Amino acid sequence: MNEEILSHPDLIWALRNYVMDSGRLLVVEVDGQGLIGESNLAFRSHFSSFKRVRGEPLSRFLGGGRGDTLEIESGLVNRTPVAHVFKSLDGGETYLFHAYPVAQGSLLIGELANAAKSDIIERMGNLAIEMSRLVRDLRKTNHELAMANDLNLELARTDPLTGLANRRYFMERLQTTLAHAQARDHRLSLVMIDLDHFKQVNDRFGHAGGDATLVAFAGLLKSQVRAADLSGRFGGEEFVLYMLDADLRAASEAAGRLRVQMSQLRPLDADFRVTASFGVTELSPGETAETLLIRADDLLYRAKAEGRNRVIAEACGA
Ligand SMILES: Nc1nc2c(ncn2[C@@H]2O[C@H](COP(=O)(O)OP(=O)(O)OP(=O)(O)O)[C@@H](O)[C@H]2O)c(=O)[nH]1
Repeated sequence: MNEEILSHPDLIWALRNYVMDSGRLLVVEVDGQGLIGESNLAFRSHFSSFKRVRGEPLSRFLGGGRGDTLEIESGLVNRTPVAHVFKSLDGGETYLFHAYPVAQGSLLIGELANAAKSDIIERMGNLAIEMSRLVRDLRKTNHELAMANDLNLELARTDPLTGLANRRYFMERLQTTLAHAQARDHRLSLVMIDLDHFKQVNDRFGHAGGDATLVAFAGLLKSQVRAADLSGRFGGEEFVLYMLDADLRAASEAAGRLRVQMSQLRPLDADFRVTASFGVTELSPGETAETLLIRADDLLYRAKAEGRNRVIAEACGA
């Protein structure tokens, strides 16, 4: 019998229900004082000469095999079944009982001690198999559920087209990382990016061509970010990247690399290049995510206004 399985109170409860309807097994629950609570029909019929069963001391019905008083061993606190041989005091047969701990007392399951075939052992064997199957199924279901939850979480955080963080998740992570950086005096830089003349991409290559370009740029972004950084799609053809432990210069260099890589990429046609504009800024002490984003956005706007396909980097108050 698998003790790990049977030690669980719910499973002892299952065992109780499983054996209660047996015609051959005597099943009886006794409380800490040895008084009977529930009993099965087989037990009550066996002692049908007794007026009452419930509430009576078990010792009226059974006597210990080694003496006249019935003692349920303290070994039960170890939550292991204990086998006892009890005699039926009405002059009947001797029963072998297995005892299991329940909430306030014990569950006793007995069968004829000299039975040729042990019903209790057979039933418990079947139950053990059934229970390990249930536990296995339960573990499998739990695992599948955990995987489905992970997937849901992932979907809720991700932009479906590019697989980058979506705006909501990016903002959530930016707030946390920014607080972390402020508290520990770490540098943090932000890069806002917008693909240039994207409308023309759609006009020339259709929406699918536009999508393929967004995916291609997202691929470049992913290849650039370190574990502490996060890139996201803010919406449309607008992207964003924060870099922890990167000052303005490092972030501006990273943006420069991205710009060059993008301008060299030909995601749709060998003759058609797509470029991007970048606004880069660095977090200044005490500032919020909102002002940081606004500043990066203004710098991006300037990069567009000054001809696109360029990086404009500036610190606060520069
Ligand atoms: N294919 C595709 N197009 C998108 C998506 N989201 C937004 N767009 C298109 O992106 C284009 C953005 O155009 P605009 O905001 O005018 O800017 P632009 O043409 O990139 O020009 P500048 O930003 O000024 O360089 C619009 O045509 C949108 O329809 C998308 O998920 N897929």
